[in-house]
Formats: sequence, structure tokens, C-alpha cells
Amino acid sequence: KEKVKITKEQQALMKVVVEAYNRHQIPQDVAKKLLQEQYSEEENFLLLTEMATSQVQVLVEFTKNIPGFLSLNHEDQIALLKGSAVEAMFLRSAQVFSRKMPNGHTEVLEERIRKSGISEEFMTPMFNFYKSIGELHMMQEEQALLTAIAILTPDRPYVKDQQAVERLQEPMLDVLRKLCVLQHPQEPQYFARLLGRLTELRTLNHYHAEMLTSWRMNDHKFTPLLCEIWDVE
Ligand SMILES: O=C(Nc1ccccc1)[C@H](C1CCCCC1)n1c(-c2ccc(Cl)cc2)nc2cc(F)c(F)cc21
Repeated sequence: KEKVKITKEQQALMKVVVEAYNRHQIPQDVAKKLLQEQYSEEENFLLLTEMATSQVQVLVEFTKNIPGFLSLNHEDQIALLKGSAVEAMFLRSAQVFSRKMPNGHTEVLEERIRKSGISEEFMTPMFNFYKSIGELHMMQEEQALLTAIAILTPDRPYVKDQQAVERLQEPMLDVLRKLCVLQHPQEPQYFARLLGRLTELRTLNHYHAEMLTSWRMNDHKFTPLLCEIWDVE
């Protein structure tokens, strides 16, 4: 049985990605706010647009710390960010939702989100994804690497030099695969399950614009950045 070993370079790569990932803290505040009180649909929509806007800014900071990202062609950097921003937000939402919370808090959080104004039809796919992420009990290294891998998806629309993106994504996949083998020796399929979540994440991508425009309220106002990233208005 070959001994899986994480090399010095891979340790360094993981450290850079995890530190950059831990610098973005917004969603914890969202969960805390939502647990404090039930907001109106308008207030929830405003909270979402504000949070999603700042999440994009934080995502850009995270992405700039991914080794090699800034040496990619500039249009491709934009294409990768635009292509992954919504997925990164849902992945982050899932991670916040599945964090260990005191008894009953997750149920309150779920209730508040169910009543936030999102149309009924999106609840099932969204919470199914949140729960499937929760079942994985991901470590923060796995969360950070999975987010970086989602960002470095070569086949996003308008990416010109896909090989250059693959060359950045591959080392992340390698170290994540080794990490999964070392951390979950009893579950040889764990790495495959993690990557399967990225496929499920793409399906949420299809819904995202409609989730916003169908928010139970009239006159949806978006920030310019969200219009760019979320394909709304
Ligand atoms: O803010 C949010 N998510 C966020 C995450 C990361 C960074 C920035 C924002 C919103 C809330 C939802 C309730 C109203 C207020 C915003 N949010 C979502 C969510 C996001 C987009 C759409 Cl279209 C639908 C739901 N799922 C969540 C799970 C959580 F545990 C959770 F705590 C907050 C969650």
C-alpha cells in the first residue's frame, strides 16, 4: 500500500490557500444576524445583496492569493471570477449552515432562511446541497482547497487559455486528494464525494438569477457589482 505523503511544496501551497480563505469572515456575521431576529422579506433581500456584494470583493482577495492566479491572462482572471462567484457564495453558505451550532440553532437558521423571501421551488435543491456538504464534515483545509478548485475550473465560459488554468488547478486537486486519503482513511471515496459536490454546486448556478428576481417582494434593487456577477437586471 503506497504511503501517501504531502510534500513540503504542497504543505506551503495549502498554508497559503487556507490563510487566504480564513481571512474572509463575512458569512459568520450573517448567521449570527439571522439567529438574532426574523427580518422582513425586504430586509432579508437587502441583507443578501449587501452580503453577496461584499462576498465578491472578499472572493477577489482570496483568488489573488492563489499561487499563479495573477500570472494568468487578465481576461481569463475575470472569466474565472465571474464564473465561480455564485458557486463560491453557495459553497460558503453551505459551510456556514453546516457549522456546529448550539442545539436548535441550525433549525432556527433554516426556518429564517425558508421565510427570508426565496421562492419555495428553490428550497429543496438549496437545502439538499447544504445538507450534503454538512454530511462531509469538511476540515477547513478541504473547504479552502475545494473553493480554490471551484474557482480554477478551466471550462468556465470565455476562458481562452484553459491549459494555463488546468496547470493551477491540478496541484490543488493533488494535495486535496492526498489530504482526503490521510484524513479519511476509512472512506476511500471521500475525495470523489467532495468533487461530486462541485457538480451539485453548478446546478445551483442555473437557479441563482431566478432565486433573486423571484424574491417575494417588488422592485428588486441590485448593486452594480451584483448586476455584473449575478446576471440580474
Ligand atoms: O447571506 C447569505 N449568504 C451568504 C453567504 C456567504 C457570503 C455572503 C452571503 C444568505 C442569507 C439568506 C437569508 C437572507 C439573508 C441572506 N444565505 C443563503 C442564501 C444565499 C443566496 C440565495 Cl439566492 C439564497 C440563500 N444561504 C445561507 C445559509 C446560511 F447558513 C447563512 F447563514 C446565510 C445564507
